[in-house]
Parts: sequence; C-alpha cells; structure tokens
Amino acid sequence: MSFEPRIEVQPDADALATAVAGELLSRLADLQASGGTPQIGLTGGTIAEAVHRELARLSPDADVDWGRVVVWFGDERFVPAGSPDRNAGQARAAFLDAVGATQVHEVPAADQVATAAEAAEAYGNAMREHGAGSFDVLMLGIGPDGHVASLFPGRPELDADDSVAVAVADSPKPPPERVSLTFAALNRADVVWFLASGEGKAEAVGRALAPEGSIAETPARGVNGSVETTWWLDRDSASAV
Ligand SMILES: O=C(O)[C@H](O)[C@@H](O)[C@H](O)[C@H](O)COP(=O)(O)O
Repeated sequence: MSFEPRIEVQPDADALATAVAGELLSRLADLQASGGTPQIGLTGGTIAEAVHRELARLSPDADVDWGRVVVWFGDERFVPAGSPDRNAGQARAAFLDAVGATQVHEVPAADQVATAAEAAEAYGNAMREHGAGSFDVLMLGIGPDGHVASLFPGRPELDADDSVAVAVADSPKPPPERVSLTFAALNRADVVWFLASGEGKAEAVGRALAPEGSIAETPARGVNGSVETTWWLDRDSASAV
C-alpha cells in the first residue's frame, strides 16, 4: 500500500510540464541503468500534451534509450486511428516518434476493430501477453468532475474490476466512445503521477486529496501507486489542497 501522496507544486503549467518531464527522464535513466526495461503509462489531456512536448525537448540530453521503454495508455478514445482525437496519435506527434520509441502499445482504433468492447479485450490481452506486470510510472490526468483515465463518476465501469480494460459509451467528456484501463489495471502501478494544471481542476484535486470522500463521486481517489503516488500541480490547481 502506498503511503501518503506526495504533492509537488510548480508556479505554472510550463514549469509543471518541465518538472514532470525532467523527473520522468531521470527515473527512466535510473531504471535502465539498473538493467530494467521500464513500462510507462501515458494519458491524454492538455497538461499531458505539454509534458510530452517537454519530453521531446529534454530527451536528447537525457540518458534514456526510448527503444527500451514500453509505452501503454491509461485510456483512449474509440475513434479511427488517424483521428486527431487519439491520445496515441497526439503522443506520437508530440514526442514518441521524435525520441524513437518503438515499443508503443496503442489501443485498437475504431477502423481496426468493430467495437470498443473488442478493443478493450484486445488491449487486455496485449497487456497480459507482454507481461505488463506493473507500470514503473503511470501518468494520469484528472477531470473537473474528478474522473481519471475514462473512469467517470457514478459509472458502471468503476466496478469493472475483473478485467484489464473496459469499453466506455456515452462518455461525459467527448468523444463519447472510449476504452479505459480499469482500477485493477491502473492500480498495478508502482508509481502513479497525477498531472493537474489550472484553477478549473482545483475543486476536483481538493476532493481527490481530501481525508474523506467516495471513489464513485471522485474516481481519482481510486488510484494509488504501490510505492508512490505524486500529485504534480501548479499553484492554481493546488489552491484547494
Ligand atoms: O482521454 C482523455 O481525455 C484523458 O485521458 C483524460 O482522463 C484526461 O487526462 C483528463 O480529462 C484531463 O484532461 P485535460 O488535462 O485536458 O483537462
């Protein structure tokens, strides 16, 4: 069980993105120096995009072989592979292609399988086949409603603990069809990093970090790393902590 969450507050979104990218590269270099092949989980969203761009900028000076980093996604939008809404496409454009990441496991897209349920099953099989025992670092965003990945308040997917990934229909956050890792899969992380920037996230971050509260109401409360949980915030998103 992880201990109290660590809270890191940066002055603004730019400083936050730089700090997260720098710390991730440092962790990856250490893991590789000790002979590991790190497994990481990426997320979609605005601050994640900023972190990805910083990873592209900082990676050339870091001692990280991105060909030896296995990349997964905490959730994905169930849209065609070429859609600008794809988290994987955004991450590839922002840094994965630039840094030479070759072990990137994308959730099947809407023009590759017939249904989001098929995509979820295939992704779960891929994680089992590749022995994705646990994430060395799993990065997650949080929505203004407290959602994490594509696990939204009060939704049945919160209870889908017997699978790795689950299809999400009628998502409150567009696009409507998604695939999300379940709490069971998300919690198979040694280290969980929540990324949140801006006043619009302050209330949700406050609820997620409050001593009391329900996971049904604030799903981000349901994810913790077995070794570390860090909330990477800026002054605005930390204003209710
Ligand atoms: O696919 C997605 O939309 C994300 O995985 C989602 O969980 C995101 O991380 C949060 O909604 C925060 O997004 P913003 O940073 O854009 O607010």
